[in-house]
Amino acid sequence: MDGAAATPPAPERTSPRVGPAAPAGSDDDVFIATDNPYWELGDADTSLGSFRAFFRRVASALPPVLALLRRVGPAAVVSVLACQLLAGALWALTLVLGAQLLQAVLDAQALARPLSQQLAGHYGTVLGLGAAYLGKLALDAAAEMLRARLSPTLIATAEQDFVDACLRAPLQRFDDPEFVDRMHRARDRGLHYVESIVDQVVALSGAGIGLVSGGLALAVLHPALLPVLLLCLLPQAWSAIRALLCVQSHWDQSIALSRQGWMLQDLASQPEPAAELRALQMEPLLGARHRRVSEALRQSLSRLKAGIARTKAAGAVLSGVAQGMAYLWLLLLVDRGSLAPALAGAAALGMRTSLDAVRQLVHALDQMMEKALYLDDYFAFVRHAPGVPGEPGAMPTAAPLTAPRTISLHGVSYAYAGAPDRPVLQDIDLTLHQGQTLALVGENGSGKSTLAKLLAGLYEPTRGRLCWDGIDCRRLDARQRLAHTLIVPQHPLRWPYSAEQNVRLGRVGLPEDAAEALRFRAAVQAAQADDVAAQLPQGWKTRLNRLFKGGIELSSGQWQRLAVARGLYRDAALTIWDEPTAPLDAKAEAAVYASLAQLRRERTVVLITHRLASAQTADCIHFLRAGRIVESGTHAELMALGGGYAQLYALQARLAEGGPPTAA
Ligand SMILES: Nc1ncnc2c1ncn2[C@@H]1O[C@H](COP(=O)(O)OP(=O)(O)OP(=O)(O)O)[C@@H](O)[C@H]1O
Repeated sequence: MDGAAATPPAPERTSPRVGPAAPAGSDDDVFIATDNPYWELGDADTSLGSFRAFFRRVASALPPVLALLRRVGPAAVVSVLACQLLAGALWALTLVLGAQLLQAVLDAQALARPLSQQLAGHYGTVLGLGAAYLGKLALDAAAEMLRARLSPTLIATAEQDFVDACLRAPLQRFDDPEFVDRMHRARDRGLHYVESIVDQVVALSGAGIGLVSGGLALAVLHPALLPVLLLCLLPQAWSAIRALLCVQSHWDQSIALSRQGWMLQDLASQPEPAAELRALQMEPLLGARHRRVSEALRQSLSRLKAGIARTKAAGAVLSGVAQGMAYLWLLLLVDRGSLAPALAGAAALGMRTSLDAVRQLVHALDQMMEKALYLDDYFAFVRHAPGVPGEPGAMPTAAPLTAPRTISLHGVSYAYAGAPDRPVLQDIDLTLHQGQTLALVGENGSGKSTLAKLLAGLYEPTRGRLCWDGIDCRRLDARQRLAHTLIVPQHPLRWPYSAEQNVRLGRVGLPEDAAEALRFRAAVQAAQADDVAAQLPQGWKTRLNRLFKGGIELSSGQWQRLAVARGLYRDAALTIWDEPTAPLDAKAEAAVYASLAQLRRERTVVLITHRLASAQTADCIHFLRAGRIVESGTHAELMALGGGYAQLYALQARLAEGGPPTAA
């Protein structure tokens, strides 16, 4: 129990909170008054409750552990077990031969014969004893070496399985807080504990085999010694498991508070919130909240430690009593003449080593049980990781998928995974022909970006159909569809690589030839990203990640120029631009729109913008409100309609001319 009690693992389960709640109306409310905050997520049914539920969970974690071990090195695992089994058998033999030899020595003393004379008939036993003991040592060393070789392979395999599982997950799973929580638990706790699986399994089997071999030796010496051994085992096992249940129960109750602590530590230590936090003068508030959370956790942990100390003390007393009784029993057997003194000596040694094995076994079981709870998080995530989107029912693609001539949406609705009852797009019908430009405009939150992601194939409609050339996209290969698509999202990823890689990642795998170099140059010039590179210390080779020495941070507009260049470099039949110029200065914006105008002649373009003047030349403009398309047509048609689009356009025009910023 030492490990669990000394350094209890950070928990991942949810249950009632402990600790003081913030007084209603206090400044602290800002940190806790949210519906379903992330620290309250988790499986409600994972509460251990009873010994039975606890063992059931441990038992369910074992098969995947063994399956992983079989995958990474079945021969090594079998070899370790074989070494341990043989070492255990040799240890039992050592005890029995030792007892025989001791008997010979005692007999020699009793008969007053020289020891050499008495041992003359036991040379075989002496040699056997030496060989058995050396053999055991050699096998222990071999098992240890095999274990050391197995561990790194296991860690690498487990990490790869985790990354593969994450990469396989369709985008919509990342909108489901439960999924994200499970993924983080698998990474932060499960993966961490996978590292120790080999140690635990080897320790467990080693201790188990040690106990069995000690028990066998005792049984050979005198069968009545076995129940005595069992008597010594029980108090230790009881106290260890009880202490472990205390640890788990503590974490069950303090998880919400622990997560609040982590969240506050993140806010205080991450670079992103640092500026705004200081600008809003929130440091004292944050510090005070963290102090309260820490204090509540400290109190809870103190109670836990005291409880564990009491349980361990009770276990130690009971175990001491049991051991005392065991040795008394041994003396009684000798006194009654049921056990020769030499055998009693060997039995005492056997009992000692068996008790050591029990201690090791309980410790290994304890570690295993403690970790099983977190390993379960890991294995459940990796095992149930979803497949590639569009895979079920995907058409056998004998021929590669060609670029679509028509993209159509029929009664499409979409609800995010985290809020399935709240569709953010409803009954969308639209058709987009090859070479057309379609603009999506509307107020904040009206669903433009979501619709763009559906068009790009990143999300599948929750209702209705999205078709390419009349074929329901669910029947098409998702990866092939994405190969014909480019989306420059509203908040593009700032890849922590070099400036050049930030552009070239737009289309990986292109041959490094003159055509590719031309493509790169054209993209970076059109996005005015070459200006960005020119200001960097190592030009295009400059690493854009402050976490590494020599790494550089860019401004939002500079990052955006790289993102636009990446989009232009990718080039695709369907190009989707989600507010591509929002953080750009006027010069860069003009350059980007000139490039888009060029693209419009050759590609199908979807443009999302709040700057309605930029949407004027689109073949069709869809005006969205609250997840529905409420107006559609050309700029002239929508202006003639005099609806929401016309009003917004008039307002923007008035602002541009320096008019009063009143709503239209
Ligand atoms: N990952 C998400 N999970 C749950 N809801 C989301 C998610 N992303 C967006 N939403 C919700 O979907 C609705 C539409 O969001 P979307 O980003 O598509 O709007 P938008 O029109 O692009 O807004 P903006 O003009 O502000 O960029 C919003 O109500 C938003 O709260």
